[in-house]
Amino acid sequence: MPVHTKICGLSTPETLDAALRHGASHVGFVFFPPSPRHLDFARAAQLAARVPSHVRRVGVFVDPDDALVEEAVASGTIDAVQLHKTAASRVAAIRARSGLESWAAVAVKTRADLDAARAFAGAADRILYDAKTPDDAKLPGGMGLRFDWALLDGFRHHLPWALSGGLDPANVGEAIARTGASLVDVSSGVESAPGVKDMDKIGAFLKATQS
Ligand SMILES: O=C(O)c1ccccc1N[C@@H]1O[C@H](COP(=O)(O)O)[C@@H](O)[C@H]1O
Repeated sequence: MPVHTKICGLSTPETLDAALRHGASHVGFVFFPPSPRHLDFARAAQLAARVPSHVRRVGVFVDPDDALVEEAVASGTIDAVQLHKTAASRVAAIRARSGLESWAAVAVKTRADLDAARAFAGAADRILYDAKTPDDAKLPGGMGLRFDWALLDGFRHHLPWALSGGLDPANVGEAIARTGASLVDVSSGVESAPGVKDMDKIGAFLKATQS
């Protein structure tokens, strides 16, 4: 079964084009000012225009208010929202209001954390299992942290799901084999510095998902 891949936090035409050239099924644009990958909507529009219609453009948000999501929808830059630190009731409301495919990020450190995914059944279209970042971390994702994939063993998923958190070209093959993920998501694992995507690493990552 082909594995789908999201390259997240893209911010330049060159690195976006590298992701597209190497077969990414999804590209991610971050709308969260504390992130080194944050984009304004004008910049996102320039990038989004380069993306062919068969590739999904995912907007990454952290508990956004309605105005921010409305601005994103109006900008025409995204096909889906990825919502971090957002309660199930808010995910459902954003999904209903925006009409966009909605992903709920679930921060995982222990098996008990996985149970939070159940609350999103009926509220989200997909769960993104991501590593939990420390309480005092500036970002709830995009920090290259990985969780113990064995926690997913035997877990009954209530929604389609994707795997993220600390993936890189060297470990993504093992991650797919170990978890059975059919969609993987990477940000810092294909960077040379925070927020600086590396075209060679993007190519290597996408190649590793196909072998
Ligand atoms: O990438 C960011 O800056 C970011 C900011 C706020 C929320 C999520 C963010 N990134 C997402 O985090 C995961 C894992 O990233 P990494 O591969 O471990 O660096 C990924 O889904 C990004 O979309």
